[in-house]
Amino acid sequence: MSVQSKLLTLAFDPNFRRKAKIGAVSFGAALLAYNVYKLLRGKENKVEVYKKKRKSVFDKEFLFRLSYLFKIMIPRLFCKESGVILIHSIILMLRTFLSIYVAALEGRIIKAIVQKDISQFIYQISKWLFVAVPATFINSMIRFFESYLGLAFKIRLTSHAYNEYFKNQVYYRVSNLDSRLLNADQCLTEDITMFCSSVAHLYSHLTKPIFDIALISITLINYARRREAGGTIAPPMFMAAAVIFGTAQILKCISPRFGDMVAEEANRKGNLRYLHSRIIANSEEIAFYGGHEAEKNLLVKAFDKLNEQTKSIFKKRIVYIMVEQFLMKYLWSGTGMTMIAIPILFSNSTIFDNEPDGGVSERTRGFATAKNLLYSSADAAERLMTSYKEVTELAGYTSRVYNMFEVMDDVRNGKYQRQTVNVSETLEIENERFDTSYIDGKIEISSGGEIELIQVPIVTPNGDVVVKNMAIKITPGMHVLITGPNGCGKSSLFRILGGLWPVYRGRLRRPAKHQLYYIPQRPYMTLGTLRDQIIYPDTHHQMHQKNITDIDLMQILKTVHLIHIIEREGGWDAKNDWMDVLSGGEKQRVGLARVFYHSPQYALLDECTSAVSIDVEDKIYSSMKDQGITLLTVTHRPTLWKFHTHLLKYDGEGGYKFTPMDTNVNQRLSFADEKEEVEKRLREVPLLKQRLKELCKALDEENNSDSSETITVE
Ligand SMILES: Nc1ncnc2c1ncn2[C@@H]1O[C@H](COP(=O)(O)OP(=O)(O)OP(=O)(O)O)[C@@H](O)[C@H]1O
Repeated sequence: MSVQSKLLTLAFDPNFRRKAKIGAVSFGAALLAYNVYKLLRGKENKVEVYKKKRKSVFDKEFLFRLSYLFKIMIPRLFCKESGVILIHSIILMLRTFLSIYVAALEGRIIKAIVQKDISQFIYQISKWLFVAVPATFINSMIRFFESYLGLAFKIRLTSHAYNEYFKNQVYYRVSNLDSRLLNADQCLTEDITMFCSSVAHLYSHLTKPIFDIALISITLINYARRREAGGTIAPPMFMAAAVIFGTAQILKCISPRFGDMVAEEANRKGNLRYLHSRIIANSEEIAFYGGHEAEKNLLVKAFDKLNEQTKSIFKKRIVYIMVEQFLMKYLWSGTGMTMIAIPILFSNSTIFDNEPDGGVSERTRGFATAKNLLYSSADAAERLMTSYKEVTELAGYTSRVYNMFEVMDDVRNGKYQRQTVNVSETLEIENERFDTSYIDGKIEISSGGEIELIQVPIVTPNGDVVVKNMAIKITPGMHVLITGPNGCGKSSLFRILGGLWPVYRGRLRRPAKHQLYYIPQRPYMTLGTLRDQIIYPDTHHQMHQKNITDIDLMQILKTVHLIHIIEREGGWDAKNDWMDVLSGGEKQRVGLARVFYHSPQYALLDECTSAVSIDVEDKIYSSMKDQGITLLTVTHRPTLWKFHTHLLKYDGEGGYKFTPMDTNVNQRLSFADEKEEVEKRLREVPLLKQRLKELCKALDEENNSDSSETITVE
C-alpha cells in the first residue's frame, strides 16, 4: 500500500480520528499551559522588578499632588463645587436604590410567569415600565452632573492658572529663563481639560460602584436572613471576597504604567502643537526661504513620535484587557452562579414548602432577584477594577498639571532650572560660567528717578556672563547711546532694567516700572482696534481715565508721521491683523507713538527705528527730548549720536566704557560726516571724467585734465 493510500485509510478511520482529536486537544492544552507558565514566570520577574523599581499608583507623591489640585478646585467646604458633588452623590445613591428595586421587581415578574398568574404579571410589568421614567431621568442627570462637575473644576483650575501665568511676568520666564515647561499652552488648555474630566469621571465611576456594592450586599444578606438561609451566607461571601481580591492583585501586577505613558503622550501632543504654531507664526519667512520640506519633515517626525506612543499604549492594553475580561466576565460569572446556588441548595429552610407549588415559584423569584443583584454588584466591582487603569492615567495628568503649577511658582519666586550645554565640549572660546541657581542681587526703587547699577553682572539665562560687573549711574536728562558688537549684552541691559532677567548679584536702583517704556527691535501689535495699538497695553477705559482723547492720539500720530493711517484703515475703531497690515516702518512708528502716549521718564529704544527714514527719525527723537523723556538708545546709526549726552560702549569681551559724549565725540561725528561726504564725491569722479571726455569729443577739443587721473578712489 502506498503512503498516500495508508494516510487516506487512517484519515477515514473513526478510531484514529478520535485519538488524533484527543492528541490535538492535548497538544493545544499543553501549548497554552506552557504559554501561561511563561507569561506568569515573566510576570513574576516583572513583579519583582516592579516591587523594587516602581512605586504604587497611590503613592504619597500622587496623593499629595492630587490634594494640592483639589484645594484649588474646591477652595472651601461651602462652595459651588461641593454643592455639585453633594447633588451628584445623592443622584448616584438614588440610582443604586432604583437598581435594587428593579431587581426585586424582576423577581416578582418571573414568579408571576412561573405561577401563570396573568393579572399579577400585568400589574408587575406596568410597575416595571413606570419605574423606567425616573430611571432614565436619573441616568441622564448622572451624565449631566459628571460633565458639569468637570467643567466647574476646569473653570477653577484654569482661572487659577491664568492668574499665576500672568503674575510677575511668569509667561516670559517659563519660556525664556526656565526649560522645565516646554509647552505651556498645552498644559494650560488640553492637560487641564483632560485632568478635570478624568477627575469628574472617576468620581462617579468610583462612587456609584461603592454605593452599589455596599447597598446590594446589605440587601442580599437581608434576603438570605428572611429566607432562613443565614447559615449559608458565609461561604459565598468568602468566595466573592477571595475572587475579587485575587483579580485585583493579578490586574495590579500586569498593569503597565499607563500614567507615565499618558503623560508622555500629552508631552508629544504638545510638541506637535508647538511646531504647528511656529509655522503659523513664521509662515512668511518659511515661504520666502522655501522651507516647506524642512518644516514638513519636522512635523512628520513629531507626528510619528506621537503615533508611536499612542500605538504602544494600544498594544500594552491588549494583554491587560484580555486578562481583565477573562477574570471579570468568566471567572466572576461562574463564581456568582455558585454563590447564588449555595444558599438555595444547602439551606434547610421549610418556610415555602406549604405553598401550592411546593415553593418552586418563590425559589425561582429568590434566584432571579439574587442573580440580578449579584450581577449588578459584580458589574460595580468590575467598574471599580477597571477604574485602576483610569486612576493610573489620572496620575499622568495630575503630574503634568501639578508640574505646571510648581514651575510657575518657582519662576515667580526667581527659582529657575535650565538645561545648559556643557561649554567645554561645545565652545572653544573661554567663557565665564555663572551659577544661576541662586539670586543674590537687590532691586530698589530710586527716589530721584535715577537708574543705578552697582556691581551688577549681565548674565544670560544659560549662565553665560556677557558683562562681568556693571557700575553705572544714569540720571534724568542723561541721554545714553549704547553701542557695541552683536551679542555683547546691549538688549540684555534693558531686560535687567525691565525686570525680565534677574539681578544675580549687586544692586539695581531704578524708578517704578511704569517710568521705563521699552520699544523692542521687533515691533509687537496686539489684537484689537487701531486705537488699542497706540495705547497698548492700556484699555480704552484707562485712556479715558487718563483724560486722553482721540484728538490727542491724532496729535501723537502727526508727530510720528502716521496720521494718514487713520483714514486708510477706517478710523480708530477699525479692527485688523495689525502685524500683517502695517509695514515694517509703520509698525516701528506705532511703537514710538506709544512712547508719546505713555510719556515715561525713560524710553528704552532698542534699534526701534531701523526701518524709519532718517529725517522722520530726527523729528521723532527731537520731539521725545522736548517732552522731557530721557533716551537710552541702542543703535548702530551714527545719525542718532547727536541726540545723546553719554555713551555706553561695550567691548564685546565682558567690559564696557561709560563716558560723556564730549566735544571730542561730537568732533568725531562731524569728521565722520565729512569723510562720508568726501567719499561720496570721490565715487562720482570716474563718471565726471567720462562725461568730460564725451564733452571734449563733441567740442573737438583736446582733453587737458589729465591731472585728475592722479586721483584714486578706494
Ligand atoms: N532668552 C535667552 N536665553 C539665553 N541666552 C540669551 C537669551 N537672550 C539673549 N541671550 C544671549 O545673551 C547674549 C546677549 O544678547 P543681547 O540680546 O543682549 O545682545 P545685543 O548686544 O543686544 O545684540 P544685537 O546687537 O545683535 O541685538 C547673547 O549671547 C544671546 O545669545
